[in-house]
Amino acid sequence: SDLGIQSKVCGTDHVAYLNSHGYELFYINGDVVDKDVFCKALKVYYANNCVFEGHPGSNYCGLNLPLVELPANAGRKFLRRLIQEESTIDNLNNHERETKHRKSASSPKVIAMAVPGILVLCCSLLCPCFRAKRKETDHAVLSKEPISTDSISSFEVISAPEKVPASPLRVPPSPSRFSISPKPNKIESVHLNMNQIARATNNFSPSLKIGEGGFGTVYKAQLQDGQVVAIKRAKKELFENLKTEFRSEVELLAKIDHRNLVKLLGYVDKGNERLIITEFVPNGTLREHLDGQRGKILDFNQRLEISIDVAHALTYLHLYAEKQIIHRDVKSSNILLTEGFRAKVADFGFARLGPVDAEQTHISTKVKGTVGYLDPEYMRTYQLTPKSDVYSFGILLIEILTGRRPVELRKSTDEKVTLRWAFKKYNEGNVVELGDPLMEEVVDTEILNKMFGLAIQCAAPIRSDRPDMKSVGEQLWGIRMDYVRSVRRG
Ligand SMILES: Nc1ncnc2c1ncn2[C@@H]1O[C@H](COP(=O)(O)OP(=O)(O)OP(=O)(O)O)[C@@H](O)[C@H]1O
Repeated sequence: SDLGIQSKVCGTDHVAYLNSHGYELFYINGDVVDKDVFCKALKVYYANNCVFEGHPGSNYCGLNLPLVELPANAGRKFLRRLIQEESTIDNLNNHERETKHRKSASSPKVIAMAVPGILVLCCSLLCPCFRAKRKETDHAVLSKEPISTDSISSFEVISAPEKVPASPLRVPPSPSRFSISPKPNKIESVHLNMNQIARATNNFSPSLKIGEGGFGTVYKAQLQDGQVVAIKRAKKELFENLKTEFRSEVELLAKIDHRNLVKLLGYVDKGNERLIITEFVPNGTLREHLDGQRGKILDFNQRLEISIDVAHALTYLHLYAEKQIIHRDVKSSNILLTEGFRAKVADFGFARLGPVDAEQTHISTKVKGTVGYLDPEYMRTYQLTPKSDVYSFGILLIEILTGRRPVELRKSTDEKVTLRWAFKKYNEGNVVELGDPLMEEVVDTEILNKMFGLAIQCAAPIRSDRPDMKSVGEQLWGIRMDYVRSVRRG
Protein backbone atom coordinates (compact mmCIF):
# COMPACT_ATOMS: atom_id res chain seq x y z
CA SER A 1 0.00 0.00 0.00
CA ASP A 2 1.12 3.53 -0.56
CA LEU A 3 -1.20 4.89 2.05
CA GLY A 4 0.75 6.12 5.00
CA ILE A 5 0.14 8.01 8.15
CA GLN A 6 2.47 9.40 10.77
CA SER A 7 1.26 10.91 13.96
CA LYS A 8 2.77 12.24 17.12
CA VAL A 9 1.79 14.07 20.23
CA CYS A 10 4.10 16.98 20.96
CA GLY A 11 3.22 18.76 24.17
CA THR A 12 -0.49 19.33 23.98
CA ASP A 13 -0.61 19.14 20.20
CA HIS A 14 -1.46 16.17 18.11
CA VAL A 15 0.15 16.28 14.70
CA ALA A 16 -0.46 13.91 11.87
CA TYR A 17 0.61 13.53 8.30
CA LEU A 18 -1.15 11.47 5.68
CA ASN A 19 0.27 10.48 2.35
CA SER A 20 -1.86 8.65 -0.11
CA HIS A 21 -0.97 8.16 -3.73
CA GLY A 22 1.25 11.18 -3.61
CA TYR A 23 -1.38 13.42 -2.05
CA GLU A 24 -0.52 14.89 1.29
CA LEU A 25 -2.66 16.04 4.17
CA PHE A 26 -1.35 17.82 7.25
CA TYR A 27 -3.22 17.86 10.53
CA ILE A 28 -2.74 19.69 13.78
CA ASN A 29 -5.16 18.90 16.56
CA GLY A 30 -7.64 17.57 14.15
CA ASP A 31 -7.57 20.44 11.72
CA VAL A 32 -6.34 20.17 8.19
CA VAL A 33 -3.61 22.78 7.88
CA ASP A 34 -1.40 24.07 5.11
CA LYS A 35 2.02 22.60 4.71
CA ASP A 36 3.55 25.92 5.76
CA VAL A 37 1.69 25.98 9.05
CA PHE A 38 2.50 22.34 9.59
CA CYS A 39 6.19 22.95 8.94
CA LYS A 40 6.35 25.92 11.26
CA ALA A 41 4.81 23.82 14.01
CA LEU A 42 7.20 20.93 13.33
CA LYS A 43 10.13 23.25 13.71
CA VAL A 44 8.88 24.41 17.08
CA TYR A 45 8.33 20.81 18.20
CA TYR A 46 11.75 19.88 16.86
CA ALA A 47 13.36 22.68 18.84
CA ASN A 48 11.61 21.24 21.89
CA ASN A 49 13.00 17.77 21.24
CA CYS A 50 9.79 16.36 19.94
CA VAL A 51 10.86 14.75 16.71
CA PHE A 52 8.23 13.88 14.16
CA GLU A 53 9.53 11.04 12.08
CA GLY A 54 9.49 11.32 8.35
CA HIS A 55 9.30 8.49 5.91
CA PRO A 56 11.20 7.81 2.72
CA GLY A 57 10.19 10.10 -0.04
CA SER A 58 9.19 12.90 2.22
CA ASN A 59 11.42 15.71 3.15
CA TYR A 60 9.41 17.46 5.73
CA CYS A 61 9.94 21.09 6.00
CA GLY A 62 13.67 21.00 5.37
CA LEU A 63 14.17 19.30 8.70
CA ASN A 64 16.62 16.49 8.97
CA LEU A 65 14.12 14.03 10.31
CA PRO A 66 14.86 10.37 10.92
CA LEU A 67 13.31 8.27 8.21
CA VAL A 68 11.13 5.32 9.01
CA GLU A 69 9.58 2.89 6.59
CA LEU A 70 5.83 3.03 7.10
CA PRO A 71 4.69 -0.35 8.25
CA ALA A 72 1.76 -1.92 6.49
CA ASN A 73 -0.36 -1.54 9.59
CA ALA A 74 0.63 2.04 10.21
CA GLY A 75 -2.97 3.05 10.60
CA ARG A 76 -3.57 0.52 13.34
CA LYS A 77 -0.44 1.53 15.16
CA PHE A 78 -1.56 5.08 14.84
CA LEU A 79 -4.87 4.19 16.37
CA ARG A 80 -3.27 2.37 19.24
CA ARG A 81 -1.14 5.37 19.96
CA LEU A 82 -4.13 7.58 19.68
CA ILE A 83 -5.99 5.49 22.18
CA GLN A 84 -3.17 4.70 24.54
CA GLU A 85 -1.62 8.06 24.90
CA GLU A 86 -3.44 9.74 27.71
CA SER A 87 -2.56 13.17 26.54
CA THR A 88 -4.11 12.55 23.19
CA ILE A 89 -7.29 11.24 24.65
CA ASP A 90 -7.48 14.16 27.02
CA ASN A 91 -6.87 16.49 24.16
CA LEU A 92 -9.65 14.99 22.17
CA ASN A 93 -12.00 14.84 25.11
CA ASN A 94 -11.38 18.45 25.85
CA HIS A 95 -12.02 19.25 22.28
CA GLU A 96 -15.24 17.37 22.37
CA ARG A 97 -16.38 18.87 25.63
CA GLU A 98 -15.69 22.25 24.19
CA THR A 99 -17.64 21.28 21.15
CA LYS A 100 -20.55 20.07 23.20
CA HIS A 101 -20.51 23.29 25.07
CA ARG A 102 -20.53 25.29 21.89
CA LYS A 103 -23.23 23.15 20.49
CA SER A 104 -25.45 23.78 23.46
CA ALA A 105 -25.00 27.43 22.65
CA SER A 106 -26.80 26.35 19.50
CA SER A 107 -24.18 27.33 16.99
CA PRO A 108 -24.29 24.92 14.09
CA LYS A 109 -20.68 25.74 13.33
CA VAL A 110 -19.72 23.38 16.10
CA ILE A 111 -20.26 20.36 14.05
CA ALA A 112 -17.63 21.25 11.51
CA MET A 113 -15.35 22.31 14.27
CA ALA A 114 -16.14 19.26 16.25
CA VAL A 115 -15.36 16.78 13.59
CA PRO A 116 -11.70 16.95 14.05
CA GLY A 117 -9.99 16.28 10.78
CA ILE A 118 -7.82 13.76 12.45
CA LEU A 119 -10.83 11.74 13.38
CA VAL A 120 -12.19 11.90 9.92
CA LEU A 121 -8.78 10.91 8.78
CA CYS A 122 -8.74 8.07 11.24
CA CYS A 123 -12.05 6.93 9.97
CA SER A 124 -10.56 6.55 6.61
CA LEU A 125 -7.59 4.66 7.79
CA LEU A 126 -8.88 2.67 10.63
CA CYS A 127 -12.14 1.39 9.47
CA PRO A 128 -10.65 -1.83 8.20
CA CYS A 129 -9.14 -2.52 11.58
CA PHE A 130 -12.51 -2.30 13.24
CA ARG A 131 -14.41 -4.00 10.58
CA ALA A 132 -12.05 -6.78 11.41
CA LYS A 133 -12.18 -7.78 7.84
CA ARG A 134 -9.05 -8.24 5.98
CA LYS A 135 -8.28 -5.95 3.15
CA GLU A 136 -5.62 -7.25 0.91
CA THR A 137 -4.42 -6.37 -2.46
CA ASP A 138 -3.41 -9.89 -3.28
CA HIS A 139 -6.20 -12.01 -4.61
CA ALA A 140 -7.63 -15.05 -3.02
CA VAL A 141 -6.08 -18.15 -4.47
CA LEU A 142 -8.72 -19.97 -6.37
CA SER A 143 -8.60 -23.68 -5.94
CA LYS A 144 -7.70 -25.44 -9.13
CA GLU A 145 -8.35 -28.83 -7.64
CA PRO A 146 -11.62 -30.45 -8.51
CA ILE A 147 -13.99 -30.13 -5.61
CA SER A 148 -14.29 -33.51 -4.00
CA THR A 149 -17.65 -34.96 -3.14
CA ASP A 150 -16.64 -35.63 0.44
CA SER A 151 -16.77 -31.91 1.03
CA ILE A 152 -20.44 -31.95 0.19
CA SER A 153 -22.43 -29.83 2.49
CA SER A 154 -26.12 -29.58 2.39
CA PHE A 155 -27.45 -26.14 3.00
CA GLU A 156 -30.50 -24.20 2.29
CA VAL A 157 -31.03 -21.68 -0.41
CA ILE A 158 -34.09 -19.59 0.04
CA SER A 159 -35.36 -17.42 -2.71
CA ALA A 160 -37.66 -14.50 -2.25
CA PRO A 161 -37.96 -12.65 -5.52
CA GLU A 162 -38.27 -8.93 -5.40
CA LYS A 163 -41.73 -7.77 -6.33
CA VAL A 164 -41.37 -4.09 -5.81
CA PRO A 165 -42.75 -1.79 -8.46
CA ALA A 166 -40.26 0.75 -9.67
CA SER A 167 -42.15 3.97 -9.76
CA PRO A 168 -40.35 7.27 -9.66
CA LEU A 169 -42.48 8.61 -6.85
CA ARG A 170 -43.54 5.47 -5.16
CA VAL A 171 -46.17 5.03 -2.52
CA PRO A 172 -45.06 5.37 1.07
CA PRO A 173 -43.85 2.10 2.48
CA SER A 174 -46.36 0.39 4.70
CA PRO A 175 -45.40 -0.48 8.26
CA SER A 176 -45.13 -4.06 7.05
CA ARG A 177 -41.82 -3.00 5.57
CA PHE A 178 -40.54 -3.48 9.06
CA SER A 179 -42.22 -6.80 9.65
CA ILE A 180 -39.96 -9.30 11.31
CA SER A 181 -41.07 -12.51 9.76
CA PRO A 182 -40.64 -13.28 6.11
CA LYS A 183 -43.77 -14.11 4.20
CA PRO A 184 -43.64 -17.89 4.07
CA ASN A 185 -45.57 -18.25 0.85
CA LYS A 186 -42.87 -16.36 -1.04
CA ILE A 187 -40.04 -18.55 0.14
CA GLU A 188 -38.73 -21.42 -1.77
CA SER A 189 -36.13 -23.70 -0.26
CA VAL A 190 -33.48 -25.35 -2.32
CA HIS A 191 -30.78 -27.69 -1.14
CA LEU A 192 -27.41 -27.43 -2.80
CA ASN A 193 -24.10 -29.11 -2.30
CA MET A 194 -20.58 -28.17 -3.22
CA ASN A 195 -20.84 -29.93 -6.56
CA GLN A 196 -23.83 -27.86 -7.48
CA ILE A 197 -22.05 -24.72 -6.39
CA ALA A 198 -19.07 -25.72 -8.50
CA ARG A 199 -21.35 -26.24 -11.48
CA ALA A 200 -23.17 -22.95 -10.90
CA THR A 201 -19.91 -21.01 -10.80
CA ASN A 202 -18.22 -23.02 -13.51
CA ASN A 203 -15.76 -24.14 -10.86
CA PHE A 204 -15.24 -20.55 -9.74
CA SER A 205 -14.44 -19.43 -13.22
CA PRO A 206 -12.73 -16.03 -13.38
CA SER A 207 -15.19 -15.10 -16.11
CA LEU A 208 -17.99 -15.19 -13.54
CA LYS A 209 -16.12 -13.09 -11.05
CA ILE A 210 -17.99 -9.85 -10.33
CA GLY A 211 -15.97 -8.36 -7.57
CA GLU A 212 -13.33 -8.64 -4.97
CA GLY A 213 -13.70 -7.39 -1.43
CA GLY A 214 -12.06 -7.74 1.92
CA PHE A 215 -13.90 -10.95 2.58
CA GLY A 216 -12.99 -12.70 -0.63
CA THR A 217 -14.05 -13.01 -4.23
CA VAL A 218 -17.60 -12.59 -5.46
CA TYR A 219 -19.03 -14.63 -8.34
CA LYS A 220 -22.25 -14.41 -10.21
CA ALA A 221 -23.87 -17.81 -10.56
CA GLN A 222 -27.03 -19.31 -11.92
CA LEU A 223 -28.61 -22.12 -9.99
CA GLN A 224 -30.33 -24.99 -11.74
CA ASP A 225 -33.74 -23.51 -11.15
CA GLY A 226 -32.58 -20.43 -13.04
CA GLN A 227 -32.18 -18.25 -9.97
CA VAL A 228 -29.21 -15.90 -10.26
CA VAL A 229 -27.20 -15.52 -7.08
CA ALA A 230 -23.98 -13.92 -5.88
CA ILE A 231 -21.51 -16.28 -4.25
CA LYS A 232 -18.83 -14.91 -2.01
CA ARG A 233 -15.90 -17.19 -1.54
CA ALA A 234 -13.91 -16.34 1.56
CA LYS A 235 -10.20 -16.10 1.51
CA LYS A 236 -9.19 -19.35 3.09
CA GLU A 237 -6.88 -18.01 5.74
CA LEU A 238 -9.53 -15.62 6.92
CA PHE A 239 -11.86 -18.06 8.57
CA GLU A 240 -9.57 -20.81 9.70
CA ASN A 241 -10.17 -20.31 13.38
CA LEU A 242 -13.67 -19.03 13.25
CA LYS A 243 -15.83 -21.93 12.26
CA THR A 244 -18.26 -21.77 15.15
CA GLU A 245 -18.59 -18.06 14.97
CA PHE A 246 -19.12 -18.20 11.25
CA ARG A 247 -21.91 -20.70 11.59
CA SER A 248 -23.81 -18.91 14.34
CA GLU A 249 -23.40 -15.56 12.69
CA VAL A 250 -24.58 -16.78 9.36
CA GLU A 251 -27.55 -18.52 10.87
CA LEU A 252 -28.58 -15.29 12.49
CA LEU A 253 -28.19 -13.38 9.27
CA ALA A 254 -30.10 -15.98 7.30
CA LYS A 255 -33.22 -15.16 9.27
CA ILE A 256 -33.16 -11.58 8.19
CA ASP A 257 -35.58 -10.66 5.50
CA HIS A 258 -36.09 -7.12 4.41
CA ARG A 259 -36.50 -5.69 0.95
CA ASN A 260 -33.66 -3.23 1.52
CA LEU A 261 -31.16 -5.77 2.76
CA VAL A 262 -29.32 -8.13 0.46
CA LYS A 263 -30.84 -11.49 1.31
CA LEU A 264 -28.57 -14.19 2.56
CA LEU A 265 -29.67 -17.34 0.82
CA GLY A 266 -27.28 -19.95 2.06
CA TYR A 267 -23.77 -20.74 3.07
CA VAL A 268 -21.19 -23.47 2.95
CA ASP A 269 -18.86 -24.06 5.84
CA LYS A 270 -17.11 -27.25 4.97
CA GLY A 271 -13.50 -28.25 4.83
CA ASN A 272 -11.56 -25.38 3.45
CA GLU A 273 -14.53 -23.64 1.96
CA ARG A 274 -16.49 -20.74 3.39
CA LEU A 275 -19.07 -19.60 0.90
CA ILE A 276 -21.89 -17.17 1.31
CA ILE A 277 -24.70 -17.17 -1.18
CA THR A 278 -26.82 -14.06 -1.45
CA GLU A 279 -29.38 -12.72 -3.82
CA PHE A 280 -27.79 -11.11 -6.86
CA VAL A 281 -28.53 -7.41 -7.12
CA PRO A 282 -28.14 -6.51 -10.78
CA ASN A 283 -27.62 -2.78 -11.03
CA GLY A 284 -24.21 -2.13 -9.50
CA THR A 285 -23.20 -0.20 -6.44
CA LEU A 286 -24.38 3.25 -5.42
CA ARG A 287 -20.82 4.50 -5.75
CA GLU A 288 -20.67 3.38 -9.37
CA HIS A 289 -23.85 5.30 -10.06
CA LEU A 290 -22.56 8.43 -8.33
CA ASP A 291 -19.41 8.12 -10.41
CA GLY A 292 -21.46 7.99 -13.58
CA GLN A 293 -20.17 4.52 -14.40
CA ARG A 294 -23.65 3.13 -14.85
CA GLY A 295 -25.15 5.41 -17.46
CA LYS A 296 -27.78 7.92 -16.51
CA ILE A 297 -26.96 9.96 -13.42
CA LEU A 298 -29.27 9.44 -10.47
CA ASP A 299 -31.86 12.18 -10.19
CA PHE A 300 -32.79 13.80 -6.90
CA ASN A 301 -35.84 11.68 -6.33
CA GLN A 302 -33.85 8.50 -6.82
CA ARG A 303 -31.24 9.74 -4.37
CA LEU A 304 -33.91 10.56 -1.85
CA GLU A 305 -35.48 7.15 -2.21
CA ILE A 306 -32.14 5.40 -1.93
CA SER A 307 -31.49 7.31 1.30
CA ILE A 308 -34.88 6.25 2.62
CA ASP A 309 -34.23 2.64 1.66
CA VAL A 310 -30.91 2.61 3.47
CA ALA A 311 -32.47 4.27 6.52
CA HIS A 312 -35.17 1.60 6.56
CA ALA A 313 -32.63 -1.19 6.21
CA LEU A 314 -30.60 0.11 9.13
CA THR A 315 -33.69 0.72 11.24
CA TYR A 316 -34.61 -2.88 10.69
CA LEU A 317 -31.16 -4.12 11.71
CA HIS A 318 -31.10 -1.90 14.78
CA LEU A 319 -34.64 -2.37 15.99
CA TYR A 320 -36.44 -5.26 14.45
CA ALA A 321 -33.98 -8.03 13.75
CA GLU A 322 -34.06 -10.96 16.16
CA LYS A 323 -30.84 -9.73 17.67
CA GLN A 324 -29.72 -6.18 17.19
CA ILE A 325 -27.27 -5.92 14.34
CA ILE A 326 -24.91 -3.04 13.84
CA HIS A 327 -23.78 -2.93 10.27
CA ARG A 328 -20.40 -1.30 10.94
CA ASP A 329 -19.61 -0.76 7.31
CA VAL A 330 -22.24 1.49 5.82
CA LYS A 331 -20.75 3.01 2.69
CA SER A 332 -21.70 3.70 -0.88
CA SER A 333 -19.91 0.64 -2.24
CA ASN A 334 -21.97 -1.55 0.07
CA ILE A 335 -25.25 -0.21 -1.29
CA LEU A 336 -26.40 -2.25 -4.25
CA LEU A 337 -29.13 -1.07 -6.59
CA THR A 338 -31.88 -2.99 -8.27
CA GLU A 339 -33.06 -2.29 -11.78
CA GLY A 340 -35.80 -0.13 -10.29
CA PHE A 341 -33.15 1.87 -8.36
CA ARG A 342 -34.20 0.46 -5.04
CA ALA A 343 -31.33 0.20 -2.62
CA LYS A 344 -30.22 -2.96 -0.88
CA VAL A 345 -27.64 -2.81 1.83
CA ALA A 346 -25.01 -5.53 1.58
CA ASP A 347 -22.42 -6.96 3.92
CA PHE A 348 -24.30 -6.50 7.16
CA GLY A 349 -23.27 -8.49 10.15
CA PHE A 350 -20.08 -9.86 8.72
CA ALA A 351 -17.71 -7.37 10.20
CA ARG A 352 -17.54 -9.44 13.35
CA LEU A 353 -16.36 -12.45 11.42
CA GLY A 354 -12.97 -11.10 10.59
CA PRO A 355 -9.69 -11.96 12.25
CA VAL A 356 -9.68 -11.43 15.97
CA ASP A 357 -5.99 -10.76 16.14
CA ALA A 358 -5.70 -7.08 15.56
CA GLU A 359 -2.26 -7.41 14.04
CA GLN A 360 -3.65 -9.34 11.12
CA THR A 361 -5.52 -6.43 9.71
CA HIS A 362 -3.60 -4.00 7.64
CA ILE A 363 -4.15 -0.87 5.72
CA SER A 364 -4.28 -1.26 2.01
CA THR A 365 -5.00 1.00 -0.89
CA LYS A 366 -8.54 -0.37 -0.88
CA VAL A 367 -9.08 1.61 2.29
CA LYS A 368 -10.07 4.41 -0.05
CA GLY A 369 -13.52 2.92 -0.28
CA THR A 370 -14.00 3.33 3.44
CA VAL A 371 -12.49 6.75 3.86
CA GLY A 372 -14.25 8.85 6.40
CA TYR A 373 -17.21 6.71 7.39
CA LEU A 374 -16.12 5.56 10.80
CA ASP A 375 -17.69 7.01 13.91
CA PRO A 376 -15.02 8.99 15.75
CA GLU A 377 -16.49 8.15 19.12
CA TYR A 378 -16.39 4.42 18.42
CA MET A 379 -12.88 4.76 17.18
CA ARG A 380 -11.77 6.37 20.38
CA THR A 381 -13.74 4.35 22.90
CA TYR A 382 -14.20 1.01 21.12
CA GLN A 383 -17.81 1.20 22.21
CA LEU A 384 -19.92 0.18 19.31
CA THR A 385 -23.54 1.27 19.25
CA PRO A 386 -26.11 1.65 16.48
CA LYS A 387 -25.18 5.33 16.48
CA SER A 388 -21.96 4.37 14.69
CA ASP A 389 -24.11 3.34 11.75
CA VAL A 390 -25.98 6.63 12.08
CA TYR A 391 -22.68 8.47 11.74
CA SER A 392 -21.76 6.50 8.63
CA PHE A 393 -25.23 7.11 7.29
CA GLY A 394 -24.73 10.86 7.72
CA ILE A 395 -21.53 10.66 5.73
CA LEU A 396 -23.30 8.54 3.13
CA LEU A 397 -26.15 11.04 2.86
CA ILE A 398 -23.70 13.84 2.15
CA GLU A 399 -22.09 11.62 -0.44
CA ILE A 400 -25.45 10.91 -2.07
CA LEU A 401 -26.28 14.62 -2.25
CA THR A 402 -22.90 15.91 -3.33
CA GLY A 403 -21.62 12.97 -5.32
CA ARG A 404 -18.31 13.39 -3.53
CA ARG A 405 -16.45 10.73 -1.62
CA PRO A 406 -16.09 11.31 2.11
CA VAL A 407 -12.50 12.33 1.57
CA GLU A 408 -11.45 13.83 -1.73
CA LEU A 409 -7.69 13.82 -1.71
CA ARG A 410 -7.42 15.66 -4.98
CA LYS A 411 -9.34 18.69 -3.79
CA SER A 412 -7.88 21.74 -2.13
CA THR A 413 -7.38 21.66 1.64
CA ASP A 414 -10.74 23.32 2.31
CA GLU A 415 -12.60 20.72 0.34
CA LYS A 416 -10.72 17.54 1.12
CA VAL A 417 -12.91 16.41 3.97
CA THR A 418 -16.36 16.46 2.43
CA LEU A 419 -18.19 16.70 5.76
CA ARG A 420 -16.28 19.83 6.73
CA TRP A 421 -16.70 21.40 3.36
CA ALA A 422 -20.41 20.60 3.34
CA PHE A 423 -20.86 21.90 6.84
CA LYS A 424 -19.11 25.16 6.05
CA LYS A 425 -21.28 25.74 2.99
CA TYR A 426 -24.39 24.71 4.88
CA ASN A 427 -23.55 27.09 7.62
CA GLU A 428 -23.07 29.91 5.13
CA GLY A 429 -26.43 29.13 3.57
CA ASN A 430 -24.87 27.90 0.35
CA VAL A 431 -26.42 24.47 0.07
CA VAL A 432 -27.05 24.98 -3.62
CA GLU A 433 -23.29 24.89 -4.18
CA LEU A 434 -23.17 21.52 -2.50
CA GLY A 435 -25.45 19.67 -4.89
CA ASP A 436 -23.88 17.12 -7.19
CA PRO A 437 -22.95 19.06 -10.34
CA LEU A 438 -23.80 15.99 -12.40
CA MET A 439 -27.38 16.21 -11.23
CA GLU A 440 -28.95 18.72 -13.52
CA GLU A 441 -32.28 19.40 -11.89
CA VAL A 442 -32.72 22.38 -9.60
CA VAL A 443 -33.86 21.27 -6.19
CA ASP A 444 -35.76 23.54 -3.82
CA THR A 445 -33.23 25.12 -1.42
CA GLU A 446 -35.42 24.36 1.59
CA ILE A 447 -35.39 20.67 0.74
CA LEU A 448 -31.62 20.70 0.32
CA ASN A 449 -31.25 22.54 3.61
CA LYS A 450 -33.28 19.93 5.39
CA MET A 451 -31.36 17.06 3.82
CA PHE A 452 -27.95 18.52 4.63
CA GLY A 453 -29.11 19.52 8.09
CA LEU A 454 -30.15 15.96 8.77
CA ALA A 455 -26.95 14.51 7.34
CA ILE A 456 -24.81 16.79 9.47
CA GLN A 457 -26.82 15.92 12.55
CA CYS A 458 -26.28 12.22 11.86
CA ALA A 459 -22.55 12.84 11.58
CA ALA A 460 -22.38 14.73 14.88
CA PRO A 461 -19.14 13.88 16.67
CA ILE A 462 -20.91 12.86 19.85
CA ARG A 463 -23.28 9.98 19.49
CA SER A 464 -25.89 11.32 21.87
CA ASP A 465 -26.33 14.24 19.48
CA ARG A 466 -27.21 11.92 16.62
CA PRO A 467 -30.79 10.88 15.95
CA ASP A 468 -31.57 7.18 15.85
CA MET A 469 -32.12 5.47 12.52
CA LYS A 470 -35.86 5.25 12.93
CA SER A 471 -36.13 8.99 13.40
CA VAL A 472 -33.80 9.54 10.45
CA GLY A 473 -36.10 7.45 8.25
CA GLU A 474 -39.13 9.40 9.43
CA GLN A 475 -37.45 12.73 8.81
CA LEU A 476 -36.39 11.65 5.34
CA TRP A 477 -39.89 10.55 4.69
CA GLY A 478 -41.15 14.00 5.69
CA ILE A 479 -38.59 15.62 3.40
CA ARG A 480 -39.78 13.41 0.60
CA MET A 481 -43.36 14.58 1.14
CA ASP A 482 -42.14 18.18 0.89
CA TYR A 483 -40.22 17.29 -2.24
CA VAL A 484 -43.22 15.69 -3.90
CA ARG A 485 -45.22 18.81 -3.08
CA SER A 486 -42.52 21.10 -4.44
CA VAL A 487 -42.38 19.10 -7.68
CA ARG A 488 -46.17 19.31 -8.03
CA ARG A 489 -46.04 23.04 -7.50
CA GLY A 490 -43.53 23.05 -10.33
N1 LIG B 1 -25.17 -9.60 -3.97
C1 LIG B 1 -24.48 -9.02 -4.94
N2 LIG B 1 -25.05 -8.77 -6.13
C2 LIG B 1 -24.36 -8.17 -7.11
N3 LIG B 1 -23.08 -7.77 -7.01
C3 LIG B 1 -22.46 -7.98 -5.86
C4 LIG B 1 -23.12 -8.62 -4.76
N4 LIG B 1 -22.24 -8.66 -3.73
C5 LIG B 1 -21.12 -8.11 -4.17
N5 LIG B 1 -21.22 -7.69 -5.44
C6 LIG B 1 -20.19 -7.03 -6.25
O1 LIG B 1 -18.93 -7.51 -5.84
C7 LIG B 1 -18.13 -6.42 -5.38
C8 LIG B 1 -17.31 -6.88 -4.21
O2 LIG B 1 -18.17 -7.12 -3.14
P1 LIG B 1 -17.68 -7.25 -1.65
O3 LIG B 1 -18.85 -7.03 -0.78
O4 LIG B 1 -16.95 -8.52 -1.48
O5 LIG B 1 -16.60 -6.15 -1.53
P2 LIG B 1 -16.68 -4.60 -1.26
O6 LIG B 1 -18.02 -4.20 -0.77
O7 LIG B 1 -16.16 -3.91 -2.48
O8 LIG B 1 -15.60 -4.49 -0.17
P3 LIG B 1 -15.77 -4.81 1.34
O9 LIG B 1 -14.89 -5.94 1.58
O10 LIG B 1 -15.33 -3.57 1.95
O11 LIG B 1 -17.18 -5.08 1.64
C9 LIG B 1 -19.11 -5.31 -5.05
O12 LIG B 1 -18.52 -4.05 -5.19
C10 LIG B 1 -20.21 -5.53 -6.06
O13 LIG B 1 -19.87 -4.90 -7.27
